Amino acid sequence: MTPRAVVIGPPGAGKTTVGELLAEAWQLPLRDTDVDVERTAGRSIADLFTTDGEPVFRAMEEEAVAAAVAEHAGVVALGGGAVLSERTRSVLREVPVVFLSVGLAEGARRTGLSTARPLLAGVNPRATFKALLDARLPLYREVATVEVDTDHRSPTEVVEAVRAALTGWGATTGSDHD
Ligand SMILES: Nc1ncnc2c1ncn2[C@@H]1O[C@H](COP(=O)(O)OP(=O)(O)OP(=O)(O)O)[C@@H](O)[C@H]1O
Ligand SMILES: O=C(O)C1=C[C@@H](O)[C@@H](O)[C@H](O)C1
Ligand SMILES: [Mg+2]
Repeated sequence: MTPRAVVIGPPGAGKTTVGELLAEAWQLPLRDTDVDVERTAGRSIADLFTTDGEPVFRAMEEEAVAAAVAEHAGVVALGGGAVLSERTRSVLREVPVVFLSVGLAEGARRTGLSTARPLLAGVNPRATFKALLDARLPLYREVATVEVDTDHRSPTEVVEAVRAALTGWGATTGSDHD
């Protein structure tokens, strides 16, 4: 059992939102590894960061991604920083990976209203977001099968663009049946 698609990208790219819509369109279940980690820990991610620190969260995330990619036949949405793990990037080489990109202004806008993202909770979330994009862009691209820009698209339009992009990819691999 391998996922039909694994969705990656920075915070606010819409991994959860688009992952849900994509799963609905394909009539498949969605698995979100942020939710898996919270369930395993019995605590929120924000709590994990504060109490145990980021390395503990990253180790749990690595396990959650490996399990989801091995077990889940639907859509898998990853946490924004999952690609920081080399093991995770290696696991992702075996499956169709959708990189949802978002620019600095729109990403900051979409994440700005939430306090649930511990990495962006500091004094200058916009600068943090820029540093995060700069550091991670090569990693997202390293594992992406397709890249879809979400900046000027509604979630529904993003889903359409993802399906179109994966159909082109599936034509040579046979993995997209629609
Ligand atoms: N294409 C879009 N256009 C406008 N708003 C969007 C779009 N995609 C997502 N959003 C909004 O941006 C916010 C963040 O979306 P979402 O939680 O799906 O992002 P995420 O990539 O899963 O983030 P995280 O890495 O923190 O889990 C939500 O309020 C969502 O409604
Ligand atoms: O970008 C990140 O590093 C994170 C994104 C979220 O999805 C969560 O996985 C967590 O808040 C860390
Ligand atoms: Mg999410």
